[in-house]
Amino acid sequence: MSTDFDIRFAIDPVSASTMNTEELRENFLIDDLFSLGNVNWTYTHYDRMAVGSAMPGGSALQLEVIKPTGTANFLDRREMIAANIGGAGSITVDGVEHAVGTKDMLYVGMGNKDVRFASNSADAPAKFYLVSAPAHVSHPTKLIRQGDAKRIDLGSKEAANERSIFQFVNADSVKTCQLVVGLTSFAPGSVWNTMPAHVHDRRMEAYLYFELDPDAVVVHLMGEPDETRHLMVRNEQAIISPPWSIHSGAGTGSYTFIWAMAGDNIDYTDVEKVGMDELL
Ligand SMILES: O=C[C@H](O)[C@@H](O)CC(=O)C(=O)O
Ligand SMILES: [Zn+2]
Repeated sequence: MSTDFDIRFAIDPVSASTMNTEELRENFLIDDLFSLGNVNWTYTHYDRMAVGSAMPGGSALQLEVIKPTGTANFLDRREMIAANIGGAGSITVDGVEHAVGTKDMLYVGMGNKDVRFASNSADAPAKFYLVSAPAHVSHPTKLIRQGDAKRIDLGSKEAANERSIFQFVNADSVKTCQLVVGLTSFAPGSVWNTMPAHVHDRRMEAYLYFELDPDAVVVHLMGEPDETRHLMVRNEQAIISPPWSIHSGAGTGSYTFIWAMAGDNIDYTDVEKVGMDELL
């Protein structure tokens, strides 16, 4: 196995507004997230959130430390959520095995040293999407299923944004230091996420888009509300949304996405709404 990482610096809105397509993609898109037999990380300077993947085949993959954390073990000063978007698998945390089925998430608290990712079958590998943020307290490791999530139904068929937000991290499900994570799925025919849009300067956010057809794209919108740009995002690619940016998208077909935030508070409702007349 190998563990790879790259680093994304924090880009300010003025710099972002001068970028061409390639520069925007280099800074804000993760287009090579999952690879069989590897753990891949994108370590960002936005709230030190790291976004990554573990895709085990026939043998288990270990969570190895990466240089940017500056610690002996990856989770010495961090917490992590692993969301499985592939076949059934398991994650063993300091000797305790947790079955992690499709669309289950496992919260792993600070201080755990030995974390191993496995697929139940090499023919249908698990795909663990990883998000990790600095932590200051060790909360218990916990499995969270979609049925445990707090469900909020939003939008309308007419506006093509009828969708259900599943807050996997909520007051009843799991305690975290910084991470707030969930999944959003759509009613058939609805394609717009997070429109009307919002910003939350105190929390950065990452979106993983998945369950897209191979020829479908999500036209993801980013930027300050009055200076928007787009990223063409394909299946199983992620975007990094700086704290100053809107994060919204429309699919040319159906899709699902996982959103994850880290920052100064864990209050999902604490956002600044962007009026439709403010978007330029
Ligand atoms: O801050 C919260 C996040 O942007 C998402 O939860 C929004 C979302 O899933 C949606 O509206 O479709
Ligand atoms: Zn948001």
